[in-house]
Amino acid sequence: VDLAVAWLGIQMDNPLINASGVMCRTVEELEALRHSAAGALITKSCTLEPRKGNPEPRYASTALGSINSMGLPNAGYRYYLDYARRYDHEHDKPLLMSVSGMSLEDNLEMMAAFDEAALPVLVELNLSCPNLPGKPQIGYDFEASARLLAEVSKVYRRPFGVKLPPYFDPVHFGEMADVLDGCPSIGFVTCINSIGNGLVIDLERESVVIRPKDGLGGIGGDYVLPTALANVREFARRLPGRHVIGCGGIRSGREAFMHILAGATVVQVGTCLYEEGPACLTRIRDELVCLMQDKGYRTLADFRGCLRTL
Ligand SMILES: O=C(O)c1[nH]c(=O)[nH]c(=O)c1Cl
Repeated sequence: VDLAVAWLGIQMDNPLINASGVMCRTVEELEALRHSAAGALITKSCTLEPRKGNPEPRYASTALGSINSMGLPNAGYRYYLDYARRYDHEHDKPLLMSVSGMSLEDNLEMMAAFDEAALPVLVELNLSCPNLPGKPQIGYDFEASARLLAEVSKVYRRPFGVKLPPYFDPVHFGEMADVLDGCPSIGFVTCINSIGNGLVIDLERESVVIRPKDGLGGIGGDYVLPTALANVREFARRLPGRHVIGCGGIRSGREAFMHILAGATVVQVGTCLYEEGPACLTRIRDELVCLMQDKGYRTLADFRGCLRTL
């Protein structure tokens, strides 16, 4: 069975990547991923300056997934750019870089620096980054998204991708697809980021489980799989020339298979990787191989995007 994938000028021998934010904030974590079964690795979303992030507890796991309001803790873009400069791009697995500026200016300054560095990395611009106070996150503000992508395309002259929040309405799938369609630099979209502002309650303590935002946080894990699959299928349909990276609810070969069946080129693993550690990437890869063999598929292309409707 062939799990190999070639896209946007990179080769992967396994379609599994960590989700940005999980196990990728420090060089030590990135090196552990580089030595794992991951076919590629992506850095924690970076900002112009280092950030400590929100007060803890800011992550909690539940029986069905996770909730987090990390608050963009990261070492600042120069740290990740430095890691990328020292990285052996020619011989090692592909390196992706996530960027999540706190303002349009910060995003443009970072993207210009990445352009200047001219490294063979793929940039994933995180549209779940904060917007102006009183405005929704960028990904839910279609004009702001269009403006940001137009400005970024001027300073970053190579293909890049965007990390999208989940959408829940066909009109919104269409509006965001139109924004992305109007930006030729977009080579891939990653669907989805966590489902924003959920609330997990600890019944014994009659309390929330994370400190920031009075307990509100992004939801990941089993909870989000149907929403993630819908976003993958809807954007893959609407953006035929671009790649979709599937993210959300992958904890075994089964959900990885579903994401690819829905149209994903490759997939990212978040909550499961946070909870189980990098060995889950070996397990999920092997489970995916077995599932493909059982179904008689030799390559990912044999079934990618072939989800049947009734
Ligand atoms: O709180 C975070 O750092 C965070 N948490 C998420 O679940 N998604 C994101 O894009 C980010 Cl930037």
